[in-house]
Amino acid sequence: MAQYARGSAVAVIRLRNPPVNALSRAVLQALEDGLKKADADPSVKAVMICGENGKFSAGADIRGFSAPKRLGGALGPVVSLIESSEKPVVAAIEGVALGGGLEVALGCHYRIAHVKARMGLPEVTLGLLPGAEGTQRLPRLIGVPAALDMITTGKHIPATEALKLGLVDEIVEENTIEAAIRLANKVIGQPLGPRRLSLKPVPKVPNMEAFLDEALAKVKRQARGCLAPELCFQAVRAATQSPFADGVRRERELFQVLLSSGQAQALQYAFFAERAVRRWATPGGASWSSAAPQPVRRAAVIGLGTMGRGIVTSLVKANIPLVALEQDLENLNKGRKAVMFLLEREAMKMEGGAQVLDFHNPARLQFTVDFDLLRDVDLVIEAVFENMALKKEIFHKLSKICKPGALLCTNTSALNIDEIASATNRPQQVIGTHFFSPAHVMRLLEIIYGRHTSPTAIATAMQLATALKKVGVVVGNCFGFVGNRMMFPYVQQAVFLLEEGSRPDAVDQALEDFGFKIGPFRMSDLAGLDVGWRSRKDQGLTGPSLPAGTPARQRRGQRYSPLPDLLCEHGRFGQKTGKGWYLYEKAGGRTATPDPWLLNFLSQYRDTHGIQTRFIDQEEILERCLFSLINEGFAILAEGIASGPEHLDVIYINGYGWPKHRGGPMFYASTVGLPRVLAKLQKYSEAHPDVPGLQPSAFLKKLAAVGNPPLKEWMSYLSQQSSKL
Ligand SMILES: CCCCCCC/C=C/C(=O)SCCNC(=O)CCNC(=O)[C@H](O)C(C)(C)COP(=O)(O)OP(=O)(O)OC[C@H]1O[C@@H](n2cnc3c(N)ncnc32)[C@H](O)[C@@H]1OP(=O)(O)O
Repeated sequence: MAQYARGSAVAVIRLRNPPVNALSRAVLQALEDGLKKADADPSVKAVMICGENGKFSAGADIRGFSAPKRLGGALGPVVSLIESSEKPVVAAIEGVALGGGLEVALGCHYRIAHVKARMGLPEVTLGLLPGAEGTQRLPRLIGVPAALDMITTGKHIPATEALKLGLVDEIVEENTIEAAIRLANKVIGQPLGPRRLSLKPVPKVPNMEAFLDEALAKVKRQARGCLAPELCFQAVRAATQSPFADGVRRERELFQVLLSSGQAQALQYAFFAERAVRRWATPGGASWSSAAPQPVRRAAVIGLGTMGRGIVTSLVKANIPLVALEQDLENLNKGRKAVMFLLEREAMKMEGGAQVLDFHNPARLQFTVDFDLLRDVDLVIEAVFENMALKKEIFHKLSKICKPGALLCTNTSALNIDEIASATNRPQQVIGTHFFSPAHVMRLLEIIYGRHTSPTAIATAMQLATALKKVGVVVGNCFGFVGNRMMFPYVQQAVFLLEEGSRPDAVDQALEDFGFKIGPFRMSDLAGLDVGWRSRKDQGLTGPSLPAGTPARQRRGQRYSPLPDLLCEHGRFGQKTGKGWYLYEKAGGRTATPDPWLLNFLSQYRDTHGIQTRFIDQEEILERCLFSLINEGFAILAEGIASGPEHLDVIYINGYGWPKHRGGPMFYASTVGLPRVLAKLQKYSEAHPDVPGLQPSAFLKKLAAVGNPPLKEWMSYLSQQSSKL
């Protein structure tokens, strides 16, 4: 709703739709009614629009885009109505003015913002464009380069920047509403023509066409298959080429194209999925609604390797005082130097820089080799390398040293949380926190509860994720947890495809064309092939513990490819050694080129094992890699390791480079249709009966059999009928 009130000469229209004053049909109707009332009342000389509870508006109600009677069409006309008012209209922007909210403000004749307010047109991140005339008004107000940047990236800008750009007329530190009313009183009677953005020309840029061509090339490069950025660009370009009314028509056409694209649905699903995973629950009945986190006033990180350095940086950025511990002085000094380098770099990106981060202050960041300094910390994150014996030794020590309430977190990508917890006297306070590299950049934090982990521990880890500005996703304990467990069959298929005749660059290209930031072989070279090799040796799959006589391409009765092991035996660990699945310009180089040595090696390998080389098309590459990953996802859901498909999708989007405009693997499966996914898996598993990852999971079969229900209903089939699976 919007509340209309009349003060002296200024009528106040307050947008009201908690929590963020989203512009629903009802709000828009009330806004329109308020404007008409003000217009008809001769004692009203000006209007002020603001939002309830210190927030202007977060824009159109996103849920309305999928409603049968779609919201949206009504917004543009309301913005026009505001602009055409014969009485000055002032927007008082507090909190956020985003999307349609900012478009409403752009319809106003004056905009005044609180210094802490943020503004933006983030529609592009939802697969849309600012379809309420925003693509036509914003360039007229702040110029084409700045408008293009805001509209094609969707970034939120602070009020101070908005003032510099001319997006707002004034910023205030005190009461925005009172300041806006003062401004409204002041401008009564002044001509409104110059304040109507639709009447202004688009400011000229020298050599506009060349500028636009370059901007388009940049937008396309960054979009990687996502439609919205390019259509946003086209709408802004229309503003530079056509009168306002024609530009608005073009904007509407482009908006409709996006609205009906599957990408908008996927991105909006991703928006809500990210929020849904905050409401975590475990099969044991613990949940976000009843568990309270404990405060973390001081933390510790153990191990200053690649992961530890990123985690320390992340904690410093979150303003959490901490102790960073290494096993000896040599490693400590190496780690300290690397952390300082990361922090200096982060500080340069921030307003206030090193002073704000305060990392030279030992009270905030202390480096040590002394375990005793961990006595009074509230939370420890162990980030040593993946070795169960070492981790258990550390946790045993921690349970003796740390104060009773301290939360003990292990940064592991696959190891058993219960086994690590068994080394302590407080398994209820042990939890997995799987960070992704680089830990100060990547948004995902997989939070793994063990058999004994308490609800308080989970709530505290989730609170930590929020403090670190990460997306925490709570999952159960199994080998590889959710992310890596789904990744295993995907990578396995990629390697099998090489055995059968494909090439690393062909597989990578197919998956990068699908939208992945990086294909599996480039990723493996980046991460280092030795990491998986070590783990396979620990599992007895390769190396000296492999029993004599084990068939080269079989382990435990299943198909196995020794290709990655063979590459490691040749010293090809990826980028760090200058060669892996690709060749690099030097050790540590980043430019991957196909390596004739590898292609020759593959061909000899196929000859040795009597494998007939065949051509493998893009469709098979995608289906085998993606559907096997999705299939594992269904098994994970059936086992209760994750409480819904949204969890899997949020993990894949934020930790594994899955293209957000495809909504995550489980959402993608729902768009392909589960019967089709099932049929393909059945086909491939018949061709490769010794590959369990291709055998359709019982849950997938069940969902296909009950008629391919929508994703949000999947879990209900599990709880009702799991006994029959
Ligand atoms: C020809 C046709 C023309 C049509 C023209 C239409 C053009 C306009 C389009 C739009 O305006 S699209 C919307 C653009 N706005 C956004 O993308 C903003 C999205 N929201 C956010 O970024 C954040 O929510 C926030 C506003 C920065 C607040 O963040 P915070 O972390 O404080 O809270 P959240 O947990 O994110 O949100 C709280 C709660 O509110 C829900 N919500 C937020 N924004 C919207 C929205 N625009 N519509 C509906 N619901 C919204 C959010 O989902 C949370 O609720 P739960 O999911 O937890 O229940």
